[in-house]
Amino acid sequence: MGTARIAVIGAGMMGHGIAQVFALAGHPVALTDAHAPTLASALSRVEANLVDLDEDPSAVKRIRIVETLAEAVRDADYVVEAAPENLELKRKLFADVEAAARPDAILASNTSVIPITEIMRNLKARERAVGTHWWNPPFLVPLVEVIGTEWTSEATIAFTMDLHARAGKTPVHVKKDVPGFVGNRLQHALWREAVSLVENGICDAETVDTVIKASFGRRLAVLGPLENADLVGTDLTLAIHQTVLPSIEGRPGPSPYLEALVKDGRLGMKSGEGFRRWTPEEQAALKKRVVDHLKTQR
Ligand SMILES: NC(=O)c1ccc[n+]([C@@H]2O[C@H](COP(=O)([O-])OP(=O)(O)OC[C@H]3O[C@@H](n4cnc5c(N)ncnc54)[C@H](O)[C@@H]3O)[C@@H](O)[C@H]2O)c1
Repeated sequence: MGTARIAVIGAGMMGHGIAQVFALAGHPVALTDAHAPTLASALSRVEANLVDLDEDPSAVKRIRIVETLAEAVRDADYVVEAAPENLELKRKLFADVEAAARPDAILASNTSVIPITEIMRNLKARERAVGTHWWNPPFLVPLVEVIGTEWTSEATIAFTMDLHARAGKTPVHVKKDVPGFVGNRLQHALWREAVSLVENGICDAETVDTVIKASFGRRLAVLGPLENADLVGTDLTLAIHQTVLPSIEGRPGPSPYLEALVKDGRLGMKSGEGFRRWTPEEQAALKKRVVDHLKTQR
């Protein structure tokens, strides 16, 4: 495969970064957004990222800003949608994409957790529809989950895996289309227990985060849980599970503690307080710490 004509729908947090990754890999990219100011600022945001990362800033020239969805997707080989996480909106967008795109173009959604089957069910040609779940920031976190539905063709999966591998990403194939795919299921299994520990007075929120960051969080980037289970032995893992799992949070819905935070307007950094209080300086320091860390991991 040489270069592919890429169309990216949505130029927000994820979309501009996805466009950047494909442009840097040498592909011509058409980028569109329904919100004019977001579209107008997209190229300068990409350029600033490239400069910050010491990448070639001229890659931004491969991104073409396009005002309408129909024009963006018309000659595309590959279309990826990064619009807000709303099922009805995504269904409508893909109906519009299918009406305007070539019949052989591959169509991908970057939804965080919505099953691809639900988004793509009304398409006429469902064999070319796929999920591609990137992580924020898209140019610093390597993983892209490539999710097939019961209709997705092997050729669609193969093309999408290859496209992302060649762009320097780490694509993985998720074989069944379940809510949250793999990454967010694992992540939110941990978050459920984190909330529960605070809810039940076992420790405070800061302690939860300290425990993770100062212990297994240190190893996680180089040692996955199943590698770790093999490392310590499946027999020890079984013994631990027999003692610990019965007391771990197993509630099927969100925690009432979390629901109360939201109801009280304690929405996290955007309201100054969530599980903890955050000054503007503390918020900026945390965001910088994350980006600096991800840069060292590149
Ligand atoms: N932010 C994350 O960490 C993250 C990570 C992985 C996946 N995602 C998923 O990626 C998608 C986009 O998330 P985001 O964080 O970039 O959101 P965002 O709000 O930053 O960007 C979405 C963009 O879509 C635009 N948009 C809205 N309606 C549109 C339409 N009809 N046509 C074209 N553009 C339209 C908006 O103007 C906005 O600029 C969501 O499905 C989200 O769940 C987000």
